[in-house]
Amino acid sequence: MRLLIAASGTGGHLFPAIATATQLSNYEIEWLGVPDRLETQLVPQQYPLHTIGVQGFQERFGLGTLRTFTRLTGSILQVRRLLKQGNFQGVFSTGGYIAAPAILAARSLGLPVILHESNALPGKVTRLLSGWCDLVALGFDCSTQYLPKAKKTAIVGTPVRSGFLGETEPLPFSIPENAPLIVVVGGSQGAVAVNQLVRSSASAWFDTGAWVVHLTGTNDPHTDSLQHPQYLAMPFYDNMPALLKRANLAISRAGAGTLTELAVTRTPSILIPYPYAAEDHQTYNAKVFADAGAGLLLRQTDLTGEILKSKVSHLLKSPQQLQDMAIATANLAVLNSAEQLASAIAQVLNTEGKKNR
Ligand SMILES: CC(=O)N[C@H]1[C@@H](OP(=O)(O)OP(=O)(O)OC[C@H]2O[C@@H](n3ccc(=O)[nH]c3=O)[C@H](O)[C@@H]2O)O[C@H](CO)[C@@H](O)[C@@H]1O
Repeated sequence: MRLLIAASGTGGHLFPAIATATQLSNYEIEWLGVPDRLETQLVPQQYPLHTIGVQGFQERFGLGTLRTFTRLTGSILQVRRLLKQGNFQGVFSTGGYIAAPAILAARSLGLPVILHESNALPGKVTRLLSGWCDLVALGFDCSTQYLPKAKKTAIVGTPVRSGFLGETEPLPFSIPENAPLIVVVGGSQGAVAVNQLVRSSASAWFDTGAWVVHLTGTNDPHTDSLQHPQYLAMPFYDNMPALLKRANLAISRAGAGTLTELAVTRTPSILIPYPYAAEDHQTYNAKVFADAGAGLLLRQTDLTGEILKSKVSHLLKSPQQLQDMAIATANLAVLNSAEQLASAIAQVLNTEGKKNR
């Protein structure tokens, strides 16, 4: 059976899709993305990648919206052609802009569609098109309330890269075994505002013996401005499973991908949602963790270096609180998410395939 996976843009959309694809080894998988995003680096070694041009929906009607809809129509036609020529039997998507043409093209051909939504507040495309999908699989159970039109939902958690679930390669850093480690991560692209707050506060943490591994992203012009023997800064790091497992605390944005990984690695967190994320959706994600006692939610607009310094210093002095947060974090993990999602996809494809025969 041939399956088209439409997943594009950021790590938060791509890693869950790749983890799910790995569990679908009986299927011939091809990928749909756009020409200039992360999928061009992550996908082609494993799956044939087809690209189309597609943009986000504008908030207000105007010329931009008209252009977007013209493009969307063009993209739907392109995906229809691809689905027909490639003889695909269904579509799986992890949402975002690429999902719109993929869902609409598949439905116009009568093909089954499975959509996975990792965010607590489902994205616009998911909310708009959930009724067109055979199954909407969800990372968080609170998301069902936003999808009254969905035909069928299932709570499966969000799949993580396989490295998170087994043995990990050791870290190549010489951090003493007993030193508390703080990992700073701003999503797949880094977070300049969080970086500045961390750099202005970190000396107090070093004084307690803590180390900091700071994943800065590539857009920060001041990454060299802090130098300390207990401080390691790098734009991006691949071995996140080992790094998060070793971390005693993460200071992080609240993208669904990172949160899921923190749950799997049982890492307590301070969460600073990206304030400009679409519809402030990261705050909804962070609230799930904060309400469960897994993380502290700090809003960037109210946050100063002094506040961050004192919250982290307090946690470093409170091993019991960190331990309680780690347990609460672990309770949010769905360790077999990729298997659950893959089996739900296979079930839909089988059922719908039989109907179409
Ligand atoms: C700015 C924005 O709108 N981001 C959204 C984007 O996620 P975005 O990709 O920005 O952030 P996520 O936290 O979801 O995922 C980041 C991924 O990158 C990985 N990573 C990060 C840094 C690094 O050095 N190495 C590394 O491997 C993390 O381990 C994680 O797997 O899609 C997610 C899923 O829809 C949303 O929840 C996020 O809100």
